Amino acid sequence: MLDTSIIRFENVSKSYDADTKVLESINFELERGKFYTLLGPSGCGKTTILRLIAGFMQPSSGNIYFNGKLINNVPANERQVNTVFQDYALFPHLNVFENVAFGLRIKKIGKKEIEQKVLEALKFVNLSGYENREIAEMSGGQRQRVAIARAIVNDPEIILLDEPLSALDLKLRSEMQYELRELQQRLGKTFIFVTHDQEEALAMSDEIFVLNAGHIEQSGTPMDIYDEPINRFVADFIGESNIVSGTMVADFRVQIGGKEFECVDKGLTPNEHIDIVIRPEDLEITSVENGKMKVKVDTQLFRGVHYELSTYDDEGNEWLVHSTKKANVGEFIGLDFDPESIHVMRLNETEEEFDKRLESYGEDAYAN
Ligand SMILES: Nc1ncnc2c1ncn2[C@@H]1O[C@H](COP(=O)(O)OP(=O)(O)OP(=O)(O)O)[C@@H](O)[C@H]1O
Repeated sequence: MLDTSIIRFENVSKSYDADTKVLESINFELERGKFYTLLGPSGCGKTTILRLIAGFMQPSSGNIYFNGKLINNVPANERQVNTVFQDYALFPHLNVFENVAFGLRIKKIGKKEIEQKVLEALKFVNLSGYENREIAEMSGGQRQRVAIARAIVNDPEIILLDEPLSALDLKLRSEMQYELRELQQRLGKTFIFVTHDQEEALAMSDEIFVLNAGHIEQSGTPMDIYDEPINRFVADFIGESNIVSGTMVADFRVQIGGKEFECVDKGLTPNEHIDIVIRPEDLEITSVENGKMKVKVDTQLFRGVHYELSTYDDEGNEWLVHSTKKANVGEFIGLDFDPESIHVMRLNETEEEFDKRLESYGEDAYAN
């Protein structure tokens, strides 16, 4: 166990009824003071993990440790954890001050101390002066901050956030992303954030856990996961990707369709079937003669920073391209890419095997 470990899941499984396992043998260790994100499609078990950490329910099997101590049977109110819910769960009949003070009043803390703590928490979320406002008079973003103030006023070690930004419009949402991240850094607390929005996860997290149907597909820094997805599911879920089937011909050689390309991967079985991902921004538009691949432009959209082209090769594979260069719909163009831009994904590789394989390549392989 790490000295800095705050939460550890050991083979944690959870079933709500006899037939279905919602979580299947989850193992992870979270470090104190970091921003973690649980990312995955609806129903993959993100909220269930939060509920287990909060103590709203117990695992069906396995163990949960907090600061090294087993907490399976510790009730929610005795855990150093507070939750910010998706709908904020604020009390509409209480003003801002009383919403934030609520938990402290239950704990029977003295009046003076409550006032000091509430004002401090509101200052932290930039809501000083709003104490007497009714919740109905607060905007979506302000309600969000009241909910956060209510969570931090108890000085918990961990703050759980269950899709807290999903009710906000796009602009406010990205403002709140910055705010939340900045707040987490100022507080220095462990945040565990749930979302199904990959951009949000990439922008905010120290570490992301990508979940699928009750298990962890991959964990790592946003860059690790974006640059080196372990499999099709992760590659597809995190960002737009070109994912195709291919063959590992030999070390540093892959075959896609009938063509061979240089790559940086090695140590696989010759002729092993693999999946390959190339990110759209790693494909460069060039002339047909200079390209490694010849494709026909099917559609082109201007996306502000870049053009998004949908193109097809002779085999019928679609290649999405993000480029500041423009092409013409219907024309043949060449696509160029570096060997490092080809990411080889073995079928059914475990995360441990995958990490070992990448480590064996050394730093230089991905120094682009
Ligand atoms: N109290 C419950 N009783 C029975 N099944 C439940 C209960 N809560 C959740 N489930 C089921 O467990 C699975 C995981 O649910 P969970 O809420 O953890 O997923 P999620 O990833 O948070 O989804 P979402 O993004 O939609 O909130 C789902 O199939 C859900 O229907």
